[in-house]
Amino acid sequence: MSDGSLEKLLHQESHKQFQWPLKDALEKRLQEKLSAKQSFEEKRVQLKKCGFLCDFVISVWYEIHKLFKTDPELVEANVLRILDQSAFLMAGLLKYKNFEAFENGMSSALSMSLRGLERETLLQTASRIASSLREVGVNLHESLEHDMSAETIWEFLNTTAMTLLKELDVKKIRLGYLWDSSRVRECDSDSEANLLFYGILERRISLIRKIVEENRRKLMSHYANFSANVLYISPLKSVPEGRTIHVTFSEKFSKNISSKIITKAVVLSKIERPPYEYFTWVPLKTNYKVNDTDLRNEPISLPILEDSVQIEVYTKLLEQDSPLIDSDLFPQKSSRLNTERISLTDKLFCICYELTCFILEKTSPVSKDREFTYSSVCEETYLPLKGTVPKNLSLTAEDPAIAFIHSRLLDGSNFMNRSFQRIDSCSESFEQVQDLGAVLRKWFCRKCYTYACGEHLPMEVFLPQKFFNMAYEANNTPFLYPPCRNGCIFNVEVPSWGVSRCHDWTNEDIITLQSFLRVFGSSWCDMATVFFQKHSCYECAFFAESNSLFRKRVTKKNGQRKKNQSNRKSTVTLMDHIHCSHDDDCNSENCSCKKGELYCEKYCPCHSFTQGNCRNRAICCSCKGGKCLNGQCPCFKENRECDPDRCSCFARFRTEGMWDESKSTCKNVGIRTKAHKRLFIAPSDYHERGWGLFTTEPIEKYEFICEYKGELVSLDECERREKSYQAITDMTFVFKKGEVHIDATRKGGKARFANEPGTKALPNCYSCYKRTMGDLRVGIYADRNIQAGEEILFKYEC
Ligand SMILES: C[S@@+](CC[C@H](N)C(=O)[O-])C[C@H]1O[C@@H](n2cnc3c(N)ncnc32)[C@H](O)[C@@H]1O
Repeated sequence: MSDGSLEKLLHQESHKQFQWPLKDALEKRLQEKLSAKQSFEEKRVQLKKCGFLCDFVISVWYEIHKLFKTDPELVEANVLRILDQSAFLMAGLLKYKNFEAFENGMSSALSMSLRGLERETLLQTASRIASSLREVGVNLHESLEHDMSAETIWEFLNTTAMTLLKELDVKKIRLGYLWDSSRVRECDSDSEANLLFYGILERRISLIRKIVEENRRKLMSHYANFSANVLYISPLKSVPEGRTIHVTFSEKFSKNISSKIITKAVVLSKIERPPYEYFTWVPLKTNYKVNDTDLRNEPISLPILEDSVQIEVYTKLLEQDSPLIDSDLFPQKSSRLNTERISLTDKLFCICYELTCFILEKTSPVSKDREFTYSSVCEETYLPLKGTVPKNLSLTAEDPAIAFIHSRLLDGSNFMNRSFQRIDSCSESFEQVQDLGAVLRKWFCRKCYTYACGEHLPMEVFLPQKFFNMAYEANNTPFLYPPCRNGCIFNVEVPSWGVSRCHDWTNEDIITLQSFLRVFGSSWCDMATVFFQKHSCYECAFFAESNSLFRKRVTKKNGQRKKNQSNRKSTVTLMDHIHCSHDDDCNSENCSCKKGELYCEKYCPCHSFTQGNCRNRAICCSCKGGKCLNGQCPCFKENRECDPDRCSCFARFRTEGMWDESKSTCKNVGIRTKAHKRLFIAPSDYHERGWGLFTTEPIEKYEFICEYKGELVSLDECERREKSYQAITDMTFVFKKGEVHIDATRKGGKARFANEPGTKALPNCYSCYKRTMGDLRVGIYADRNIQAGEEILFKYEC
């Protein structure tokens, strides 16, 4: 790098104005590059990628910039590591269909990349960056579905329209909301509702195709005489509102129109986009727990994304009980973007440009002799050359930043593996391992067995004293993980503990093991993986037991756990099951589960102490046929979802450690297995000028449709929020039933769009809460057979 390190450059450049046009230019340039592509499909995909890549690059740099603002020295010291992190994100993005892995890996990658800082700083920084980047990730995920350029959308619309017109006469297909927010509805007097909706997403096309397949015979006879090869619908682009139009077939690009009026349509008046200030919402994978708002100390959580609204404003709201002036609470989005988003500096732009081209073109890394100058980028992208920019600014493959990013990108998918290698090599510094352990421990969820699940609060890892029983128990009570290899602790039928098969344990190994005990609890196989098989799971378990490594931990942590529990009492309690913590048989004195009239779940430590015979153990079922859809199933009766690990209804087939879900017939595991139906959002038939939730596939009676996800709040918080929402809108997205309070206003799933039937119809669904993995969750279930295209309606209160 010609003028100093990247850190220095970032530091110097970070306060410059953000140049938003750079993004446009980048996007434009990339689109031009792609215009030569032959296949439409290929082009479309590339364009889509192009759009979100640009956004993404900017988002990542924006996050870095935010850090600059708050902790300049921190970032300066770690900027390369954050770049590393960004590259990892990029890699995850490229295979974005595996978004879950991308998100989970992010936290882990973060903790790796920030290693070496003070422990406290590390924890704080990792959590702060992870949460903001997760937000970016979630938004990104959204944009993958929706953010397409106008041309792309337009071209896509045309294709869809052609498909539709070829195969018209399919009744009442809803294809989701349109980007121009208008509804086009056929008003032919003969047929009540022929379609004229254009889908913009692939999945909608596939829906059409599916329905068309089902109606093929009818369609064939209808259009048997129609011979045009390429069809195109006219007019499409701008139709005056409220006017009846003729929809015609004609041959594309042919001025000699031999069109045929096939139907009349009316363009309904525009449906306004919901004002984003009130309705911006982040899609959630799982429920999100929030603590009660502390009115004295913290900014209030109002129904607005990303805004921290000062307490005075909130107090004003409560006192005046009057509608708020938007600008008081909700700064305009555009101004926020323009003024706060800073930081694609010239040099960084070059990097991003190079990086993005690299990804899109899938070229080999930049050749060494290629020089990449700011002016050459400007020429290519029609950017103005600014006087302040050094004209000879150049980046080559030797540039550490470029090389670094490329090396990460080239092998992004193996990043996690390499992270493990790093852990291994980390044994030179015990403190680092311990720091790492602390971070991992914080992020690792014992309920979900994933990193930073976002669903559960960090759980104190409780290490069972009699863990050896687990090896025996493995034959009866399956574990989440399959045996890791031959000789795995869970494969040993009668453990011969007296025989040591341990390799030598160095001091480093012991400290690492201690660290891992806190992270992984008794997941010995995981430890073995992270140890890179230097020590097997058997050896880890044996060594930990014979040296009483975990007992100390249990004693040490008891006090802390009590403290945590009492903290959490103030907020969501019943919904969020906390494992008990005692080392003898459960009774109402010692067992928090029993006291709360809850069952002990399988992750409660008492199961290990009592060899799986805890008297307060959660019920399981062995229903024949695996239906579990009525009161004869004990799980169903108790509003519990069946447990694939314990209920025998679920037909737990294992093939090389994977669940074979095709053989599982149980229908009482919808929430846990995320077996939701394919749904989409479109203008509602019941809520005038509002949105509704529709199904793309037929649903059978009692089947699980989707989970009502949102922020889990306490009753107090729920009431407080409702009050603030009422001041803004008459709509409510809060689900209240018994102990369950879910606020889907700012964060939620598609279920937040489900309407009530009102007086026009009967509900076709019902809501029901289920205890799933200990926690209370709310599912929407079909009350009758539902056809594809129907709106999902359920009574909010019953
Ligand atoms: C959870 S939201 C449903 C989504 C909402 N339709 C939208 O456009 O975002 C619930 C709100 O929708 C409105 N709503 C739901 N069902 C309705 C109906 N049958 N008639 C009128 N408004 C309805 C009410 O304002 C209610 O508070």
